[in-house]
Amino acid sequence: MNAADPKIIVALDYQQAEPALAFADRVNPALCRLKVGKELFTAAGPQLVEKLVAKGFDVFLDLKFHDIPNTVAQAVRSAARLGVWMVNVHASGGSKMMRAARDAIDGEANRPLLIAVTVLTSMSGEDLAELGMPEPAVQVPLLARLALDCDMDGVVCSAQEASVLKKLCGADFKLVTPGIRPAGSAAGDQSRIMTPEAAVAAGADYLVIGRPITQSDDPLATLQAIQAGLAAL
Ligand SMILES: O=C(O)c1cc(=O)[nH]c(=O)n1[C@@H]1O[C@H](COP(=O)(O)O)[C@@H](O)[C@H]1O
Repeated sequence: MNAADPKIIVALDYQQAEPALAFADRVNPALCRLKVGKELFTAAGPQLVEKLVAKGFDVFLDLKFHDIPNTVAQAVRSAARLGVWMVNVHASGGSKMMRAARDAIDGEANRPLLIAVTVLTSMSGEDLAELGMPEPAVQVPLLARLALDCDMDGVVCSAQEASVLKKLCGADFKLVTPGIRPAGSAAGDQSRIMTPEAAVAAGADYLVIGRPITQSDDPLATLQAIQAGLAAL
């Protein structure tokens, strides 16, 4: 982990390596962390992750593993060996799956933060009802508690749930919050959203921000403006 400990994780949701590397060349590891998710990883693969790690960035490999325990365990071990700083699995994969993932990386030289996704920030209460599940205010704490019991290092949740989860799971349990929207920016497909300032005030440890930065006319200026807003808190 880098000493500056930046809170913002920029989601590099690009279709190829070039724009991701171009973005990385304009920022530095003290300014932000970087997330490689399914879109970029499927296009550019582990080599791109290794390049970002080699440039000194803390990389969140966001592949949201959700499979049988053995498969997820092997996948998170491979992620650890890529040198990433954070990796995630779906809490709804269950306790056996989360524990297998935990055991798989505990003996590794690089031990990334192991984070469980609770309920995707794109999902509303209505979306959960369609699946026969309770509203986010019930389902997110339930999955966060299960993740804590399985020795996860934290969860992905919306910032709307952050204050409740900090009380429920303790100060050391990391809350990683996507669905961050600076005032006035488009929600897009996100449902449970919050501004960067409100998210930090609610107890979010890390803010995952994609399109508001990567699709702005000047991504670096937008990132710096968000940082300045947080510094003023
Ligand atoms: O695990 C994630 O990072 C994640 C979980 C979640 O519940 N919601 C969510 O949006 N994400 C990711 O966070 C990023 C959000 O991007 P923007 O909506 O463009 O800011 C995307 O890369 C998503 O894949």
